[in-house]
Amino acid sequence: MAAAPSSLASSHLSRLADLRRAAAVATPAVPQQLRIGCSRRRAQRVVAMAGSGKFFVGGNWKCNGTKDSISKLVSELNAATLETDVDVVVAPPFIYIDQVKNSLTGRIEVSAQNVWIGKGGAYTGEISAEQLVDIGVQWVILGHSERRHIIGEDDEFIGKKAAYALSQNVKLIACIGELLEEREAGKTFDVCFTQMKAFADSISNWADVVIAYEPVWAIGTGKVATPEQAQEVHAAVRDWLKTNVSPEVASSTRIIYGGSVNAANCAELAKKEDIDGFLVGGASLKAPDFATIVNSVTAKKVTA
Ligand SMILES: O=C(CO)COP(=O)(O)O
Repeated sequence: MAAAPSSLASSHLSRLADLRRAAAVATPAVPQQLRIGCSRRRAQRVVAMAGSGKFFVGGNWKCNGTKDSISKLVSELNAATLETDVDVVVAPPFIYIDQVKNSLTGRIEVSAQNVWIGKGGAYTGEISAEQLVDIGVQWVILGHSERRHIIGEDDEFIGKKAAYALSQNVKLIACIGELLEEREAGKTFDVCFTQMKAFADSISNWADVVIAYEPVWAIGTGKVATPEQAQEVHAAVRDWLKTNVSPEVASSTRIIYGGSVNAANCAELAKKEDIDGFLVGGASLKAPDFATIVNSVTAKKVTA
């Protein structure tokens, strides 16, 4: 496993605070233009979206909530009107997953926010993929920037987790994304492609994988990527999949965007060709806002 940095939480937390402060004042530069798709690829995408590539919206509740607040959130989600042609998933903290599983409508699937790298055993504080399956959890989020940059998880460790989770039939929300300083240094694609390679080396069944592009400078900062910035990276990641995995996987894999998505900005993002949904943090804790984000699929349909 990856060695965690010694001064772990405090140095990483202050580094994250610095990054978020920097993000609040800096306007991230758009990376060098990549040749973006041809009409043939566009045609493949429309076919793919009409088939297996359903719009996908995940709510990452992170380390938030109490028994009471989660009970209220679940009741409101159960009562919300959600477009039918969207896959909807929520990721509560581990300790509330059973509560959520027992009270949430079957319309919404449940994800964990982490999992151990292999079979369970003497691993204090960890949760295994087998245990997730045991309580009916269908998904896991891996590679999230908070785990990469605060906890210190690296690509190798994340790749092991991904391979084992998939081997146990737990589906994967695979997160990638660059820091502000990496974007400003023109390294956005390099960083995302390196993270993609670590995932791809661990994945044999792409049908069980959703890619989440979450630029770190946009997470929890209120500074959302512009639709053009997000589209540019999504298209580049899809091109990477085409070259490095297969054209079929490139056209059928959902690539969702995360980072300060809210009820007001989701529709413009959803209109972009290569944005197949969202991974939502803060706004997923408010059921009406989360429902609006789920229902932004209608903006996509108008565009198509
Ligand atoms: O990290 C995120 C989802 O995984 C995004 O968080 P925010 O929506 O709060 O920026």
